Amino acid sequence: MPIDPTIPAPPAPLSTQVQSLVSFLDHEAQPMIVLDPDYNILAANDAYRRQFGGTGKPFIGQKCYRVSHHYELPCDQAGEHCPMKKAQELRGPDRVLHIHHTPRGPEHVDVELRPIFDEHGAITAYVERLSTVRSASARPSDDGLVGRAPAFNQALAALQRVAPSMLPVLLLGESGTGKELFARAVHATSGRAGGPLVVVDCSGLSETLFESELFGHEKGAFTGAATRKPGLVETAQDGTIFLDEIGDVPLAMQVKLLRLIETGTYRRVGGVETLHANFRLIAATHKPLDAMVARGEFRQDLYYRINAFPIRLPPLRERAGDIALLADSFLRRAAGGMRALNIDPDALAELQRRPWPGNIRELRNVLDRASLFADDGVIRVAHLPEAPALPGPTPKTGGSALDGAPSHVAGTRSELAASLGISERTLYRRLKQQGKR
Ligand SMILES: Nc1ncnc2c1ncn2[C@@H]1O[C@H](COP(=O)(O)OP(=O)(O)OP(=O)(O)O)[C@@H](O)[C@H]1O
Repeated sequence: MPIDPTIPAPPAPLSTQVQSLVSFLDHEAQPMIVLDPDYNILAANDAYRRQFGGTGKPFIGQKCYRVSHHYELPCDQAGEHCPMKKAQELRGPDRVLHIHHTPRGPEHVDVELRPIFDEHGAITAYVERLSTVRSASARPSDDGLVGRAPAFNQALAALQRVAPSMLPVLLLGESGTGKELFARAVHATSGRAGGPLVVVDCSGLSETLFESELFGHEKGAFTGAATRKPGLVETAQDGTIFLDEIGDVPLAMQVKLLRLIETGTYRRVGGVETLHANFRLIAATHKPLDAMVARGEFRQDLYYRINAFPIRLPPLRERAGDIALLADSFLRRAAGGMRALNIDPDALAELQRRPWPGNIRELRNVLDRASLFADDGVIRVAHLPEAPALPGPTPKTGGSALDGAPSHVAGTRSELAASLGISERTLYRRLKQQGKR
């Protein structure tokens, strides 16, 4: 009978070695496949068949890059990191975060590949373990982090690596890039997910307030301290503390923070008892801490402590490829399950052109507003606020932009915050400081 080239050849019989490997892997809870050095999937365990095998298409005997990526070429030739290539070079395991096609649509998958050697030291097969990443979505989602652009994936891969450890994490990124959402995802992916996550906004706190908020105070410690109050460090016991805007911590408090991190102990204000803290630290800032250290505005020793694992969150302009995905997600959220909202291609193109100094928060606010005008459920260019006349530098949280802003900018506080590229929290605080609220 003539051979039909479109039908893949039946898989070759497995070697005894691979066969025993497969029966071993069948009892593993995590999805795993066995590959030959030529990218062919030789076998898959039960968990893989359950999670990834539901498309109805055969995968045994197929190339891994075709099944997982719908590519015609191995990942490294398609401009991606190929763990097989790397494992071959290293003669050891390699791990990478990829977006895979799955029966549920695109998903972030943490892929770990281990080479199997024969008695002569040659690689005969690879075992690939796949874990679906739950901290972010590669398709429109009703909540949490969404994204699939390379710059976002890089930050997500770092999150996946560090979350299970106890290392402090430093999130660096402009306002509205998702630092708080990332901090929540680190906590939720860590072994402390069952414990509390305590968010501390460092920017609004004076020195004395910072200390009593963080460490708590004894009864009578100062005027107004009518009762003993536990501090946030105590509230965060067995959980995570997120110090947002750590660059705003006053110098005198930085030394107390350092002592807390180094010794794991602290005292309530007005107290003598030494208390033991147990928390995981996540800090965030939009400020250049290294430059602040050079200027003597931030303690170097504290910087080294918190900077153990920095993650840079990309501004939206570096991940314009995610704008459609983010827009779909926010429109779902704006609709709140009531009616489907869509965006027309011109409006989407317009969103993709804008510079977004307020990043994802600004995009979200623009879409929330536009959704109120979209009577027929379709967002058009006319529903978007006017684009800024000149693409100026990213507005910073300095006083000058804000000084005139409340009287000149119409609209909601969230729109104003977005147009200034600062968080609503920061705006609220600054307006209050200026007596404009
Ligand atoms: N990857 C993302 N996917 C979906 N929503 C996001 C993402 N990143 C941020 N957001 C949304 O954008 C808004 C701003 O995010 P977030 O508050 O985490 O930013 P931030 O960097 O902490 O801002 P700031 O420094 O001003 O406090 C929130 O509404 C958040 O839900």
